[in-house]
Amino acid sequence: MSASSPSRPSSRRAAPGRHALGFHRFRFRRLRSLWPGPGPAVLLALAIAVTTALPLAAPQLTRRFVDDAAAGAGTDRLTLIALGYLGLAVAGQAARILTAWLAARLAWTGTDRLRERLAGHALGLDMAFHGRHTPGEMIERVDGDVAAVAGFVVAFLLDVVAGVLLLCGVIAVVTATVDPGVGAVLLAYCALIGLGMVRAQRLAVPSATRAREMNAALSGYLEERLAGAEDLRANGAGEHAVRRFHQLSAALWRAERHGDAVGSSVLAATGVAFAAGTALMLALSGTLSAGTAVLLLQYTLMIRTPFERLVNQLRHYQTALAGLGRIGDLLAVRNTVPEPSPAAELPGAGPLSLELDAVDFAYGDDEPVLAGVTIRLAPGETLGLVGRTGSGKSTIARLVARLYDPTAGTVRVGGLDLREADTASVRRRIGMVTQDVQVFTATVRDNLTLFRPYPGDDRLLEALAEVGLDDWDLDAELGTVSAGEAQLLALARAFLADPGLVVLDEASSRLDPATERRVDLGITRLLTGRTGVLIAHRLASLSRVDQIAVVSDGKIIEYGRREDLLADPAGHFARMLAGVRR
Ligand SMILES: Nc1ncnc2c1ncn2[C@@H]1O[C@H](COP(=O)(O)OP(=O)(O)OP(=O)(O)O)[C@@H](O)[C@H]1O
Repeated sequence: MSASSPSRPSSRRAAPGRHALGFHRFRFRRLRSLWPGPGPAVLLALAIAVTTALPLAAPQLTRRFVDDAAAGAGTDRLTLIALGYLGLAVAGQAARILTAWLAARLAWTGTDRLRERLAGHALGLDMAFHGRHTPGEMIERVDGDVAAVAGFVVAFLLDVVAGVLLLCGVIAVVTATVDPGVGAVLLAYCALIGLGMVRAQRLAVPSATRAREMNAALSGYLEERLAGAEDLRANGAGEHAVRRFHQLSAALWRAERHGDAVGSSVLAATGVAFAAGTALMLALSGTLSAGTAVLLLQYTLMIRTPFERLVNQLRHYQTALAGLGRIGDLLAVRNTVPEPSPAAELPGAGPLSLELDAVDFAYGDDEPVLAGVTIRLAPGETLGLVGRTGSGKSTIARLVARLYDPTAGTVRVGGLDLREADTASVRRRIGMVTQDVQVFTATVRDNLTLFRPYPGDDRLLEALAEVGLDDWDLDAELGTVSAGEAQLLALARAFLADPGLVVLDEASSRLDPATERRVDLGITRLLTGRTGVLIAHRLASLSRVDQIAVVSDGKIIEYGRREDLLADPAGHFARMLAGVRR
């Protein structure tokens, strides 16, 4: 049995943004959605080859022009050469524009696929993961990093691939049409500059990674503080939140400044290296014809552009490489509640039995929060969970809904260990109503169906009627709702899903008496004919439950049928009631 095998969240190790990532940590296998397919790839390769080859021919025409002019050739011939040069330049630009368009198109369609996959993957990850990562951080990961990757793919194709091809072309042409010795010097010179650039790249990686991490941290911080703006302001913590924001912004600025300093130093060094290279070429061309000297000068200037572009883009490449690393890491995060194989379906209809058998649980590597929890509910029975705040009631509820797996022990629903149950059937058959109801800026219909298509309105209207919201119009936009209305909406969602087991965290906020009655009625109706676990914040709510478990410090300290617990005046529950009534 898996009851004794603790399932630690493996995502702890692979959590994105925790460490600097280098090229070597790429998980190319996971990035295969970027591959456009063989057809478009061949087309792009052709376009890049043409874009590279056209400018290579231009210096040959210049040499011919200079040497022919020196030998006294006629104006017609020289005009023809000049027109050829012009034609080449126009064709070269056109090819470059076409290649850029093609590369951008392929890069964006590829990264859109990656974005979709990443969003789907992140949405499918469990609560253990989402508890540790803020929504802002996830947005930065799914959108910011992927956009950086798209930019990188375009730049990589146009600057790196085309640049390297151009360099090879220049060296080959010089070797073949000028002098093999000069070609060899050019090759050594390029290799030296290339080596320097690889070293510079290593220098720039950590600072770019750090800047990107600081960016993600700042986004996460902002998102969370803005979401909690009301609480922060009401409690006078706004000033502190702004100070922390300043600290994070300052750290980001420092990281960016460091990256800029590295980038500009590399750029300056490259400038000096190229000036030396040009001088060297001019020195070598002393014994050659004037046309060949011009040709060599043009080729030397030509190789400067791809190198400079590479250096200029270095920081962007680093940003994208760091982003790619983090995307790979995110895709590598596995659910701590894995899909079983083979998976069994929970019973398709009717109320479901519930058993918790010696269940222990800890959040990640934290201290255990549940120990030896054992509960048995027959189909249709209701359990009330009571206990102090932080005692572990919500954690029990999360285990019942399989938002987490126990570290030891077993949770069985309808006689089936939840670790062996098909996730879709768990979501279908086990409903959860939390206090933290998410109300979307959308129509009542979308808020009810959670944006899923639903045939016909009858069931939707029925669900609203069950909770006394008959006066709500399905197509009306839902504005601000009260805590009570939000709770009613959550109950209506549960009615629509029609689960066999419901886990209900009763609203602890004060409701007006009329709304409280509607919520009470809704809860009673929802629990009728279903098995239920109710986290009761008001003892009055417990009048409707069959069993009661008193939770304290992660353990069940009293458990039994409600009437038995009431009959024992020395028991915890009876004393709790007496304490409230006194
Ligand atoms: N996502 C989480 N990650 C880490 N620890 C958590 C998490 N959620 C709850 N805990 C811890 O687990 C313990 C039990 O919390 P739980 O929310 O289950 O208590 P509770 O009885 O439901 O409290 P309340 O009535 O206030 O909701 C607490 O010590 C809490 O700090």
